[in-house]
Amino acid sequence: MATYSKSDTHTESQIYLSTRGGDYGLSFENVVLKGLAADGGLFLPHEIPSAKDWESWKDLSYTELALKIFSLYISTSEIPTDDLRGLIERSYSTFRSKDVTPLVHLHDNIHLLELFHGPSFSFKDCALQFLGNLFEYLLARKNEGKEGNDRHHLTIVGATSGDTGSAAIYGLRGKKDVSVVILHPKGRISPIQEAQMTTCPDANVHNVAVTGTFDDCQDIVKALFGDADTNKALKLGAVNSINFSRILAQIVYYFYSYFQLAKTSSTFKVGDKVRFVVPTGNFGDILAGYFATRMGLPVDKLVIATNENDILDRFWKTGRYEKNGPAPSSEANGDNNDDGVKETLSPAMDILVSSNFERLLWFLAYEFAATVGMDEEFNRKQAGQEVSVWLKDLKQKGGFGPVYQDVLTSARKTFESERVSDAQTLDTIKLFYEKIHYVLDPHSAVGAAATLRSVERAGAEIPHISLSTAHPAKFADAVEKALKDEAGFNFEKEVLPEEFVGLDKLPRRVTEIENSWQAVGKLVEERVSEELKAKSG
Ligand SMILES: Cc1ncc(COP(=O)(O)O)c(C=O)c1O
Ligand SMILES: N[C@@H](CCOP(=O)(O)O)C(=O)O
Repeated sequence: MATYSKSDTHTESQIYLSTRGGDYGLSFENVVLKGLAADGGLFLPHEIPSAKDWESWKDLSYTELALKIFSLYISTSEIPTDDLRGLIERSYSTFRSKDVTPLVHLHDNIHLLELFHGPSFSFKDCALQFLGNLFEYLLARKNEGKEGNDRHHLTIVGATSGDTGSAAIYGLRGKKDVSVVILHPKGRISPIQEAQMTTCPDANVHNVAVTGTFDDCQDIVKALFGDADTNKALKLGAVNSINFSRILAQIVYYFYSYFQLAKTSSTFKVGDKVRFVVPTGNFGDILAGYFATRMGLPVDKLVIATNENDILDRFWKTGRYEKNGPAPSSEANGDNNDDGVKETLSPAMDILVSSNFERLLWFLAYEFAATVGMDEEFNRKQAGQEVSVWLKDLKQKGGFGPVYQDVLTSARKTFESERVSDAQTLDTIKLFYEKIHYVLDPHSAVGAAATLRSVERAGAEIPHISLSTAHPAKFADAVEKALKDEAGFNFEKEVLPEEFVGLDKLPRRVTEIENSWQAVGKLVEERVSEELKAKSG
């Protein structure tokens, strides 16, 4: 595999390393196609670029802004500018809003960033429409002039708590040289999400329902990537936010919404600070906000909003990252919170271990190493070692920490956190419906509840952008539960988009399987080989 060092054609932000120190000097193409590093770590650019001219981006369209941002992370020697522009334009032409991610004023200084106007009605489309086209582009280039077995065939294996899977399927269905296998936790996703995935008729799409949780599915994916034989035989690729391109694509809407606010508010101008509040599970979305902040966007705080699966909230409060922490006092019964992942009304965030937190840990460890004042190479190495130790403890002992006080202080400089219970989620859906007739989905309601608390702390003069991550129709049970007593509320009329009508009647394709990475590996091999045989025969 090609390795790079800083050059005329690649800046430091266009070359990638692994959070666990094993890989170094990789190009964007390598990183996109590999997904996960060979040492089990996640890829990061050697450095986050500072966007010195970011203020001059304020009048750009969503796609023009995406091109500016992507170009900082992708060398033109890998993807020429015109090709990248074409990929971006194709990817966002499928959105139902001309703004792609419109910003809606909710109340006072609170704004809602609607991220669900793509084909599958969740924020995942913002990255997965692009990633689908990117895979197609890279594979077409690799396979030029090749036939049959010589062609590079990518097998995507993804884990989903409902939204990544549907967005990945919508982004990759029918694409050449790619098979998509999506694992979801059986019975733990919403009926619409299940229908979106399992009714897809394309031959390159395969659904697997695992007896277990989302974390089990994510562990299976990581085990398959870690198994050299499977990886070699199937040429695995990732659609989860372990794939760095997912994070990259999500940076765009932080800048875009900031500029939208400056355009529509009479009191807010470019240069002023804003708070973003992000419903958080796997930590990919908010990590993109961290990148935007480090690139120069004036962010007062990034507020993590978790549901009752609150490992991240507990980390920010205690410095310990533990799967099974104490239950909060309001729910305490003297026991530890040791039942594993909880099923909540915001199921897409029912995640015990947040995969991308590892990326933030790397930056925190790097900053800590830098205080000793050694050179960059040394600090990167130290960061990789520290992250490896933390992640090993997480795997073997179920947690790590408390981390050094300086590391926690540094995490608290940029982030705050909030935990929102199911009861508070329902109250928030009700509140916004009663006050302004807006219907939030339960994940966005977790964010909105955290936003109201953040306003209390920060003051009403700081604008808040609360991220709305899914359309309410994807989570009918929670929405109907919250609004069933509201006079005149009618789910079909007020919420249900025409795209969902009749979806539940279509034929489904899904295979149920036990929670075993070996069994899943075997199934994936069988399905892909049947698919390829059918295509060639
Ligand atoms: C609707 C919805 N909201 C929020 C999240 C959390 O986002 P992240 O995993 O990037 O933290 C997810 C999925 O993870 C989701 O599907
Ligand atoms: N909520 C996600 C979980 C997977 O997260 P990802 O961002 O790592 O893909 C989902 O809907 O599947």
